[in-house]
Amino acid sequence: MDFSDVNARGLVLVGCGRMGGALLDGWLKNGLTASAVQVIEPHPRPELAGFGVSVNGALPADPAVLVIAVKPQMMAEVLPRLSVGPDTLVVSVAAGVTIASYEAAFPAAPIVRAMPNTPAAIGQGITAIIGNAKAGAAQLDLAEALMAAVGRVVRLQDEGQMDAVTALSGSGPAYVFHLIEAMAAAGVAEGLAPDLALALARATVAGAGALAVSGDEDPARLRENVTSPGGTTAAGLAVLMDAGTGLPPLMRATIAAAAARSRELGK
Ligand SMILES: NC(=O)C1=CN([C@@H]2O[C@H](COP(=O)(O)OP(=O)(O)OC[C@H]3O[C@@H](n4cnc5c(N)ncnc54)[C@H](OP(=O)(O)O)[C@@H]3O)[C@@H](O)[C@H]2O)C=CC1
Ligand SMILES: O=C(O)[C@@H]1CCC=N1
Repeated sequence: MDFSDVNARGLVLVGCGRMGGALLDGWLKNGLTASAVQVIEPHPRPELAGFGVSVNGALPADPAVLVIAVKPQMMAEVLPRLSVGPDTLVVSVAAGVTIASYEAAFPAAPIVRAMPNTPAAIGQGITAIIGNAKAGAAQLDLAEALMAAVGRVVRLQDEGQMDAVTALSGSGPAYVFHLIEAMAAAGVAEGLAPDLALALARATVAGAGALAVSGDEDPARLRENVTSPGGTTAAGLAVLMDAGTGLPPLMRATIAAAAARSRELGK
């Protein structure tokens, strides 16, 4: 991606925690010039100095992009303190907070809501984006390019889908990490040493994830490839796939709860 306009006019990043930091790292590895970046962050982590960006300094009058990566609960306090230029694209990664909230703060601005996830920290994230009416093709392309620096990007047509996206792929890495924890704990319960159980669980999830994205094979087919008739996997899956007590109803409830929370955060 050609970031020359952003490098010339500047990018302001508000909030440089886990997600803001991952984004910044990805941008700097993909052509954004450190001197073009101004970070606003009350407690900058020491490693931020190593990035070579400006922290809590004077803001450019008309930055190309203002990226908001603070907690949704901070938004009411943070938004009134921010300003944009006549040609600034606003991008927010906050869960729940609606485009209408940003439009109230920046009435003339093109605005893009984005929902990344933490594999962005290693360039393996997936981000969904959607813009307001003022975000035209050029602004959506710029937002997509910024998020593509940390992984794949999909575009939504309906902001209402953002709650489900947040619940699935935004929060999703946590579910997978918990799966690793649960598999390891079960291995320990079956007699494995904790280190060995964790190594086996970690590598199994990583390998299965890599296989799942290595081709077009349906995940159901990949599952069947593991499942010998009358074998061990079939015995395990009978528990895991139980329609009443297994993973499907549990995952349904998990994602419904996360989506409901996303909707709440938007109020
Ligand atoms: N973590 C995730 O998996 C994902 C998070 N998001 C969204 O990203 C956003 C950030 O989340 P995350 O990175 O996890 O949270 P973090 O708490 O790690 O980062 C938020 C950062 O914002 C800083 N901050 C607080 N107040 C201000 C302020 N007034 N001005 C500027 N910066 C401020 C915080 O500083 P301090 O800690 O000192 O208060 C912190 O460094 C959230 O809106 C979240 O919904 C989206 C997708 C995935
Ligand atoms: O837990 C949260 O609210 C944020 C949004 C998606 C992932 N983390």
